[in-house]
Amino acid sequence: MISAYTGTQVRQAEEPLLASGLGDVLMQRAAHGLANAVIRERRSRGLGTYGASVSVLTGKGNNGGDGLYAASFLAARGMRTTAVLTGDTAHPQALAAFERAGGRVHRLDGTAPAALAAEAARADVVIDAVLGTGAKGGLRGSAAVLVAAVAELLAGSGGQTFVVACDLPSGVDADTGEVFEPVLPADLTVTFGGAKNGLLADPGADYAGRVLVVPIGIEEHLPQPSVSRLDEADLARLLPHPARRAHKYSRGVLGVVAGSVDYPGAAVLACRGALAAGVGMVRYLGPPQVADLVRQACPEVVCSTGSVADNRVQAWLVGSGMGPEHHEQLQRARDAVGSGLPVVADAGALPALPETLGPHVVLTPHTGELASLLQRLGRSEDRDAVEAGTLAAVRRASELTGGTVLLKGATTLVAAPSGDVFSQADGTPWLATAGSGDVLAGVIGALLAQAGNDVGRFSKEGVEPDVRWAAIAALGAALHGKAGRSASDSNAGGPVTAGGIADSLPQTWGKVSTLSNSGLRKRNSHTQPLR
Ligand SMILES: NC(=O)C1=CN([C@@H]2O[C@H](COP(=O)(O)OP(=O)(O)OC[C@H]3O[C@@H](n4cnc5c(N)ncnc54)[C@H](OP(=O)(O)O)[C@@H]3O)[C@@H](O)[C@H]2O)[C@@H](O)CC1
Ligand SMILES: Nc1ncnc2c1ncn2[C@@H]1O[C@H](COP(=O)(O)OP(=O)(O)O)[C@@H](O)[C@H]1O
Ligand SMILES: [K+]
Repeated sequence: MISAYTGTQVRQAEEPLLASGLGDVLMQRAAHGLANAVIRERRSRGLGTYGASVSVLTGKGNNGGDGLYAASFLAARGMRTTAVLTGDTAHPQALAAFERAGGRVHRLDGTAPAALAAEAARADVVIDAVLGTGAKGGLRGSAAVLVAAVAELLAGSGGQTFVVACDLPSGVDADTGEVFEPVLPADLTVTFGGAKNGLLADPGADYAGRVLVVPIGIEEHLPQPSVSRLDEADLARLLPHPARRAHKYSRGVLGVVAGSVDYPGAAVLACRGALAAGVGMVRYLGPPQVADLVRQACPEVVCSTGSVADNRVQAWLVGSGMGPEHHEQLQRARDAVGSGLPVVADAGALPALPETLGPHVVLTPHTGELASLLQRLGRSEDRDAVEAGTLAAVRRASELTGGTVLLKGATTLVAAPSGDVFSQADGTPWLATAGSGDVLAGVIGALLAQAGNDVGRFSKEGVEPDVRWAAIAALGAALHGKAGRSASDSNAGGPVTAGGIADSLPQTWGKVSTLSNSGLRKRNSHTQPLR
């Protein structure tokens, strides 16, 4: 499990060590982690350090201090280092160390930003150490002009310069993932003590590149994380496996109310996703024409035209491929939600749900659908506002409905009404293809049917009973993302279809669940890439 925190949580965890006079030690540990990451990155590309150039853009706070110390370590490895001081002051000890190591200093207040930006953009490595967790809003004044100019030059340069963000890209809000332009997109973010929420939520995650967590000794003081990411070891432990004497009913039956005469394919894809995600049986309820198509595509599915009450299942999937005009299907969807069983509610079911739900109802909107949902609940957020602050929006929707809300996208966020959030980024942009969301709903439905009642499976991992629904949805998103990636890999990195994602699911499941659990730690996995 990868854990992320707000800036305040990390700063509070630092306090006891700062009070014992260890501030400089913490900073040097952070700086060593940053410098080592730069060296390792160059090595992995077959490049050395001696003679290579580093430009560090520094602010006047501790983030700038980290950057200056890191550059002084790199200077000791023979790198040519330049610092651009964007503030009127700089961390005094770190600046002194940097100058002692032979680093050159430019001050932004005395020089035109354009000239400094041009020099920085020619460096082999740029370290963004202007703002960290102490930032209030985005970059201002000449620092903003400098960073915008470097970003523009690098965007047009063909990617020769490697950009490393110190703790987080300057201008990304550590707590929310909101982005205050200009922000220099990083290839790698080296973050200290624990990941910051803003690195695991869009749009901040767009600017972070790969994320590496470096331990600095504050970890035991960190609270429960507010955002978590399931890694492969978690998937290996959490994915259910049939017991020796399992039968199809004990393994879980999923009822599917999806598709319509207008969108019959959604029913097929949802069923294919569910079947490929290990469910014992799928029962389909819908119009006869759609049921015929489902039978042809998936003879494993048991189809009926009856009511929700007539069908004994462990969980329901409702809404994919349905619109407001499909009254009979919508009534079934409402009945399924009214049954009290776990439900994944997708697409057309979202506008038809009661206002108050329980956490066992998992809503799966994309950003547009989440904006509509929030507006129906009396909020003013439009799609742009949701996209600008995905973490806040998904939490708000969960809090207002009482349901578990999964927001789809490049980063998929799942919020429980308690405020706990899972963030998964296992996929590839090729997943943005019609029908992909129907397969995801099928996967989540299958997992709800198999593991919804298995409270112990999740509590062993520290997941509270009411949060397990979010963990199940996050498992589904992770499996779906990895299956999409694997399908693309089988196509030499090329496109995937929704059906192709479903076809890759069993093998993806098999691969992750055979991972050895030995030596894997439950929380706070450190010094490891998040993606
Ligand atoms: N505590 C520790 O020992 C450790 C901390 N660590 C590191 O410290 C970082 C946090 O450091 P920090 O608290 O000094 O804040 P930081 O992010 O550098 O920025 C604040 C400075 O910038 C200024 N400023 C604010 N907003 C601004 C804006 N929009 N535009 C321009 N300026 C702005 C603000 O000045 P003000 O506006 O208040 O006058 C203030 O001077 C953290 O991310 C991690 O990297 C690690 O080394 C581990 C040990
Ligand atoms: N850029 C992206 N990178 C990774 N995954 C993505 C991206 N865009 C969309 N996805 C994933 O693809 C799926 C799309 O679902 P959805 O929008 O419901 O599509 P549809 O309605 O066409 O089935 C979701 O699982 C989402 O997380
Ligand atoms: K930074």
